Amino acid sequence: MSEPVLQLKDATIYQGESMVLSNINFEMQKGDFVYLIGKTGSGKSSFMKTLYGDLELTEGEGSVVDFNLRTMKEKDIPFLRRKLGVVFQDFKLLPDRTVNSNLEFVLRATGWKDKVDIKQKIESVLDKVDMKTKGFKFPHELSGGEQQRIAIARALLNDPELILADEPTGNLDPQTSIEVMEVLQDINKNGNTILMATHDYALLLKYPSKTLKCDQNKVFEVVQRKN
Ligand SMILES: Nc1ncnc2c1ncn2[C@@H]1O[C@H](COP(=O)(O)OP(=O)(O)OP(=O)(O)O)[C@@H](O)[C@H]1O
Repeated sequence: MSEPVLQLKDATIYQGESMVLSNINFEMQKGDFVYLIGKTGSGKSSFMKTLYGDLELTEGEGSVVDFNLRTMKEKDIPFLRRKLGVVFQDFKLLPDRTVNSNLEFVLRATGWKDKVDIKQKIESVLDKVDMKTKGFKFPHELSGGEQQRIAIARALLNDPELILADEPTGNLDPQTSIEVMEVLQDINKNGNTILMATHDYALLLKYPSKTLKCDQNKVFEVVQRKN
């Protein structure tokens, strides 16, 4: 049976007064891997921001996990974010503490208290991104690809129902992009639902999946041609 984790119905997204994307109709089911593509400025980040509550949805209908984007209040946003894993282009790790402390910080901020549970959870997410031996390192001691794998581990901490990755390979060279993509593919195979905004057409060709395109204020599904 299909389980929608994300639904948009005639949703229109604005940045201030200007309309960025209009009448979006889109649904994602549990377990999907969907790309969001489009030129610079076409609205990919605005789309993502709407989904994680950084940009208010003021027109149309939208729900993400169990949250109604139209009726959700400011105070609900932290609870929405707990059900999401968000990954950014620039990793956003805290530079003043180790990988383990970065992960512990998020767990404590989201209500985890038991030391043993915290340690086990950290080990389990680091294992998923193949970084089990790097917990004691500081972010600056890691390569870009390793930092992004830690950011993905961080996104997995609260068993998210949906992972939103906004240009996760945007700062990485092609080979490292593939390594990070392999991690995202693995966690998708293990049941995680992922929406990934990207510019990187080489990744789309190597790992074909359902693809949405933002263009001229619209969002539509593109069908990949098989040669
Ligand atoms: N904070 C903001 N305030 C006003 N306008 C904004 C803001 N952020 C983005 N915009 C505008 O909204 C439009 C869509 O931008 P957005 O960042 O969503 O595009 P994008 O496809 O993610 O681009 P990129 O690939 O460069 O990140 C652009 O015209 C941009 O100038």
